[in-house]
Amino acid sequence: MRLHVVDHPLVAHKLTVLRDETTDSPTFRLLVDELVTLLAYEATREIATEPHEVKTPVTTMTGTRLASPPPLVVPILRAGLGMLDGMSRLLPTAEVGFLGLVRDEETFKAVTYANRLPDDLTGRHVFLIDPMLATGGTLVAAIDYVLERGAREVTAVCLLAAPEGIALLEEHVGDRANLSVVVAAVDERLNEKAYIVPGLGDAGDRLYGIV
Ligand SMILES: O=P(O)(O)OC[C@H]1O[C@H](OP(=O)(O)OP(=O)(O)O)[C@H](O)[C@@H]1O
Ligand SMILES: O=c1cc[nH]c(=O)[nH]1
Ligand SMILES: [Mg+2]
Repeated sequence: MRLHVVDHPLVAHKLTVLRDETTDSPTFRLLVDELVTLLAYEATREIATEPHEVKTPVTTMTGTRLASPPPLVVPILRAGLGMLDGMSRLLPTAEVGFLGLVRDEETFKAVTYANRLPDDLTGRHVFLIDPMLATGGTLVAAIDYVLERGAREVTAVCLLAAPEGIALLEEHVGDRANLSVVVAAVDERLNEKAYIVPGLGDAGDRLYGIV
């Protein structure tokens, strides 16, 4: 597993505003959208390409285009939905699958309530997007769904991660996939409610309100 922490002043600035408890929901959504675009730039660095002949107004040349099949972007509902527009802006030809997972706040186990993925993901690069990697239970479940369908190239794009979640991913996935995790920051730890500390609170609630 490769972990990439995006070290950039714009990322650090936007993340700090995101963490601020006084940041309102419209601003929070805008910042998530901006941050995912910056992270997506790094997250797509290893994406497969192929040579492509192009005729410019002057001559022809061999350029580069994204290889097929197109990548699959999978937002993990709810909070991951806040990252979809930013990711799709950078990868407009990507297809989109959906996974609905919610963490039981007593047991911290991820429960699946929606699953809409292509049956066959062989040869597809899958980008899982979710702002928070806390215990790692949600991402582990999402990774298992895409590995079961044949995906081997998996990139998780998260805003914040806890060391506990990163360790679980490493242990659980091992060499079953070529997994990259791209994050804006790795925070200190989890608290007794498995929230990331210092974190930013509940990303889904801050994006979409408390349910
Ligand atoms: O790493 P974990 O300990 O599994 O926790 C992380 C998960 O928790 C949050 O979702 P939540 O369950 O709150 O659902 P929501 O997006 O609907 O708010 C977050 O968006 C991740 O999906
Ligand atoms: O800190 C956390 C942990 C899990 N889910 C969140 O939204 N925030
Ligand atoms: Mg939530």
